Amino acid sequence: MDTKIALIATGGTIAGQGASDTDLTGYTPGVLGLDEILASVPGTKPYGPYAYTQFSNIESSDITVKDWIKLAKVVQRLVNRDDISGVVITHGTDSMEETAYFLNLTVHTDKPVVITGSMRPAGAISADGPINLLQAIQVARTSESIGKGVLVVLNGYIDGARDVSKRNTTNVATFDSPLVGHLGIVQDGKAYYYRTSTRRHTNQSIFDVTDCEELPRVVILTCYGGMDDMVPLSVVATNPDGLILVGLGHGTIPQNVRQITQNLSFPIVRASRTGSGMVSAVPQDAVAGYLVSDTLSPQKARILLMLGLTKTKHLKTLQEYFHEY
Ligand SMILES: NC(=O)C[C@H](N)C(=O)O
Repeated sequence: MDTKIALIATGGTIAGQGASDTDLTGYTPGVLGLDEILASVPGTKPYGPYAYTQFSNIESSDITVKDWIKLAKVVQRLVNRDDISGVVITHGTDSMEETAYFLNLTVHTDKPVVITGSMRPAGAISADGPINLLQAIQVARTSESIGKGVLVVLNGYIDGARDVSKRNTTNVATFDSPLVGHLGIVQDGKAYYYRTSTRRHTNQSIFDVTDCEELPRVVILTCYGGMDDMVPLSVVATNPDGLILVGLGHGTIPQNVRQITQNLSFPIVRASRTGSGMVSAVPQDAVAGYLVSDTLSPQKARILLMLGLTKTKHLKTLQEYFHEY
């Protein structure tokens, strides 16, 4: 049977439009439909025909937990089909790393699932959307991409969903995986891999949102020098299901914040605002009842805790998830 790639459009700058071709920041994201984006990249034609889904057309900072659940279900339905060999999702870059990690943990498949976007709107001078879309399709069509987990493809690089993060506000070379490096490159229409993710994903993940409409409410609180009591008191008063407490350096929590947040009725995971490196357990964590984020960024630790809480409230098991995923 001839198989095809399923294309899913969600919005972002790749579907954005500015008033002129030099407008690189003041444009409107999420304007063009998937058909219009594809029409501007004739090079994608030989890799077709495709299955098309216009999932949404939003700026990715507006994505919600409900959207993630719905998107995971759409992707799962597509990869379950025998005539679909892989999925390519167009997405805004601002929250791309979160969507990628969410799908990495909730879609069960070995088929390539590739997310791409752009830093410059369609029609802008040197727009990067067309080449990124073409290369994402080429990665999804490469057999070596099977079983690699959800992949992010931009600017000629392939990154794994767990470790990738957006590192620059406007530059086209914004995505990188500071701890592990890029997994590979796209060249001459093919994906070349030099690394793989060592953490559980897709087919090895125990997380499943098939029967979920919502997820436990996990919030993020970032600490800073000179933080007063008001912010942590306000956050704790909202009684979340879990908290990612973002500390300084190795996830260090200021004394006053520690006093307000220790041994509460919901799990608290210490993470770091540094952007790279591991937060490992220290003796005071046992006293305060804190878990640690391993090397996950605060925003990805939030996703893992939301999903972890659908399985258990047992702190030891939740901690194990942070060392496994
Ligand atoms: N480059 C982009 O896609 C940024 C845009 N604000 C978005 O994330 O939707």
